[in-house]
Amino acid sequence: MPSISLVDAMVSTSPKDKKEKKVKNQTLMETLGSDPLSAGKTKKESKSKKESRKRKASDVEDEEEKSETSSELVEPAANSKVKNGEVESEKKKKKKAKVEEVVVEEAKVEEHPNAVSKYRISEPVKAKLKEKGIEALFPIQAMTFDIVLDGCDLVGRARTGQGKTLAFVLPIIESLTNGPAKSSRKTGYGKAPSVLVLLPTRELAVQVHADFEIYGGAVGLTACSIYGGSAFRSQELQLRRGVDIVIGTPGRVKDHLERKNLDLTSLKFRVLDEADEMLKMGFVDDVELILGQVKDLTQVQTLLFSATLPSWVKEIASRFLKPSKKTADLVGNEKMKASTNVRHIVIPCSSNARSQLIPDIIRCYSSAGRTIVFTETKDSASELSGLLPGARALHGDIQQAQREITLSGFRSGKFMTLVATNVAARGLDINDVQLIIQCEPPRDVEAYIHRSGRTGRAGNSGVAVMLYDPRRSNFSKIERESGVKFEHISAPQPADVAKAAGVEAAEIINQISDSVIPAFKAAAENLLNTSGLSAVELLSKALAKAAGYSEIKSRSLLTSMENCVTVLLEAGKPIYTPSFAYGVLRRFLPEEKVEAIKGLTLTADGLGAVFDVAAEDLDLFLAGQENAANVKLEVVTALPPLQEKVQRGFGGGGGGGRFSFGRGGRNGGFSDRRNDRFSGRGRGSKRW
Ligand SMILES: Nc1ncnc2c1ncn2[C@@H]1O[C@H](COP(=O)(O)OP(=O)(O)OP(=O)(O)O)[C@@H](O)[C@H]1O
Repeated sequence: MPSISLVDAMVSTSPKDKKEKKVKNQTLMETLGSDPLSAGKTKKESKSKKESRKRKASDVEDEEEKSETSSELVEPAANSKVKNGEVESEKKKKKKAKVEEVVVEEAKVEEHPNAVSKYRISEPVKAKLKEKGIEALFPIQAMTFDIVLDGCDLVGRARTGQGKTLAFVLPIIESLTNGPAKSSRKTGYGKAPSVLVLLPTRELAVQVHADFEIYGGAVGLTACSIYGGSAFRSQELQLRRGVDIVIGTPGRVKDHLERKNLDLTSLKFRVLDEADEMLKMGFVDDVELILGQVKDLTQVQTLLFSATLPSWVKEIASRFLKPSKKTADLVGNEKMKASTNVRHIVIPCSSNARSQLIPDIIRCYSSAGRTIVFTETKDSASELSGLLPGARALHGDIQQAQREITLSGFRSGKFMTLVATNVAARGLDINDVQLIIQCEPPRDVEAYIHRSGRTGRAGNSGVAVMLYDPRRSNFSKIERESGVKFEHISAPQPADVAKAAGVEAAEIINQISDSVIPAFKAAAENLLNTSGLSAVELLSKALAKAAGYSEIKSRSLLTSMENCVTVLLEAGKPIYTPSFAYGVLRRFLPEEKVEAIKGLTLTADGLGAVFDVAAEDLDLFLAGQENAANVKLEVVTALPPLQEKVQRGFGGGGGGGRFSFGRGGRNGGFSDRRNDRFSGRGRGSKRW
């Protein structure tokens, strides 16, 4: 169960406040079940429900009494009931069972503890929520709704996909239309906005804008989004006409401020969504400049939300939020910071093998849903999207209009694999993303948490696969800091993937109309008579063809390269360095074969080394050991624990440790061309 803190972060509170807070915390603790997305109810509510259930039960009892009495009157034979104790107790049992039945029924129809109806949400918004299938608030929403509606500043944190957007959208809308902000909200043509939402990416701006349109639009509020890469003029016109809510990326918001298109002096709410990302190096100044437009801080509420709130963000938050701010932290000190609805897997894979391996991972783990593949650089996103069948790329160098087309095509299912940089890591909520693949461990733990959080949203499950090159990358820091216990598995073997594909192909063939048989029968008979294969063997070939296979390759466990086999070398004594292992191999193998081995990595026990050999050279290697004393070579069926690359700087890859084999381009693909500071992440990093 998540720990829940709801604290006044900066000031000591009055005993009354503390008491209220304690009651509220206790209530929330009580009401959150083991499923974090189950919701809570207030004690008062639960008490009144219990009472009403009791009342209903006693009503039933009364009814029973009445009917008994009348039956006694009508049927004298029933007198025996009064005299006969056995019959009497039987009757009581039945009555009790009936009462219990009613209570159970009542409990079934009882509203969800956090039912939307229990909150100060206006009817049109409730209707919209219902339309979207939202009957009850998620915990972060339930925790913070009253706090925000009652006027407090708030720091909100919940794991990815747990509904932080509506946690600010709903109370803001209610405050502006029925709550404290209503009286001071500007109206009429050219009105200055009452709400400013700042967020790190354009795609997120579009998404949050859509939520404000849906729910705010239901009560007459207007919203517009302003972000880089899209036309200035139409944004300017909207701002000049006047809107209630502005959602934007810091760069474009600042530009509109400088051009005097945007007047922030009447703000009632400032929201920093994905706050940590926004406040990362270089952003603080812009955000501060924007927030600094509000002179009277008592008039504005500031809300800060993210799934990850490193301690430095909390410190900075004290500059933007009032000292009386509250913190609703559904992650807190829980070890697991990433989504608990996601299966987190790591698979060894060299960068060369990615494009061969990823389609098989998709086949095995995507459950036929959508997949997002994350790369570290724009160049590798472009390159990989060209290599994966049916995939499209999304990154900061792609024209904004195309970015929007791509994302909407992915949302609507026109294509099922998106290859993206971190522009898609934060906040994006896309239906039915079943699988996330990270091509290598990201640089920081926050990136891992947000990327893997694009699946397993709103209580659904998902799979996040992270590829790593045992010689170059290290994910132990991510594991430690995210609290994720990775499942270590080997790459799916082509033969296993083919088996699954064969089953699918058989189903497809079964559905083909019998009308094709006459046309193909003669050719089939001819094949059967001349091929020397049985009918089953021939049919297997036909299924392979239907599934897109013309051969089954082997795949290395170490690098996931096709047509390679992973071999373990032992030399009868510890192997301290790769060069020692190479020396042992040179004793019995030709130089060019030793040169050709790939990915040599020492085992964690220090007694061996694993490496890949081309499938065609395997026999040569295995036979060669006969000529070398104490040397043992064997094909491994499971990868033994390996020595991790010694890290110099987190996730940096290459160049560093004892076992490094050169950089090989892990970070070599930086594409530094920037056209818009905020198309992705801004000045701090220019990679996506
Ligand atoms: N109360 C609710 N009941 C059902 N679904 C909900 C509820 N609240 C939000 N959702 C849905 O849950 C999904 C995730 O919500 P949202 O995008 O706000 O998550 P988040 O916490 O902001 O995630 P991230 O940290 O990744 O940005 C959305 O599809 C949203 O419509």
